[in-house]
Amino acid sequence: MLEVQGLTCFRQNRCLFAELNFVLSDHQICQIEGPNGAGKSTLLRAILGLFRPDEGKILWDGESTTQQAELFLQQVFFLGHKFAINSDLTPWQNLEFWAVLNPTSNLDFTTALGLVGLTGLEHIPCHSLSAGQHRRVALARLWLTNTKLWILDEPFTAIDKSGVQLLQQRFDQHLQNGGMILITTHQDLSQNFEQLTKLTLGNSTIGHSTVGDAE
Ligand SMILES: Nc1ncnc2c1ncn2[C@@H]1O[C@H](COP(=O)(O)OP(=O)(O)OP(=O)(O)O)[C@@H](O)[C@H]1O
Repeated sequence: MLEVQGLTCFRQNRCLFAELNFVLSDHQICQIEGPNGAGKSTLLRAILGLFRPDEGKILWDGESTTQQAELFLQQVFFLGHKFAINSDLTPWQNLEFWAVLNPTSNLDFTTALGLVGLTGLEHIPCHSLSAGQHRRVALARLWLTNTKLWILDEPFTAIDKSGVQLLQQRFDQHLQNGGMILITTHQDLSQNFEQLTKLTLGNSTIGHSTVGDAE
């Protein structure tokens, strides 16, 4: 279980959010919403330990994530705005490289790349792919990872309608298997995920953004 307790973050002397509380449990998906600049990516980065919050605690299974950073991060899959694809490498080589850094029991790159519609493009350099195909290489990792918590920052960017549908099916599968997802997106997910909670950042919520039952 992920618990965020009393989290406050300032950037450039502006309070992005204050005393934020929420809990994410097995089988749950939480969508972080808010206008551009509201602090959505900052929140995700704070949870990952990439940005130091001004106040508050982040707990994983009851213990501080900073005190068990290695263990925590082994259970997290993160996809950010910069999705770490080397354009000079092929889709296949990118997955190979990722799998070295992110040990996984599933090395079936053929299936993963096939599922994201890249069959036949596995062995050409990524700089020859379209923006959406490029992004799909990064998303293929979702079919390889066996981590519990997925933290996804705008995963649908540049993805067409059928790709969005495919991703949502993959999310559903992950949730059914007991996984958790923390996601920023401007897409409406409420139709597709009954276990969805929403956390809205922005001026109206500063000081009292609370989802779930952090104790
Ligand atoms: N590297 C940085 N250095 C300084 N300030 C930053 C940095 N990154 C973001 N900020 C500031 O923090 C605020 C929140 O940015 P953040 O990226 O978290 O917003 P966001 O809600 O994810 O926005 P978007 O929807 O545009 O992706 C912004 O107003 C921005 O000015």
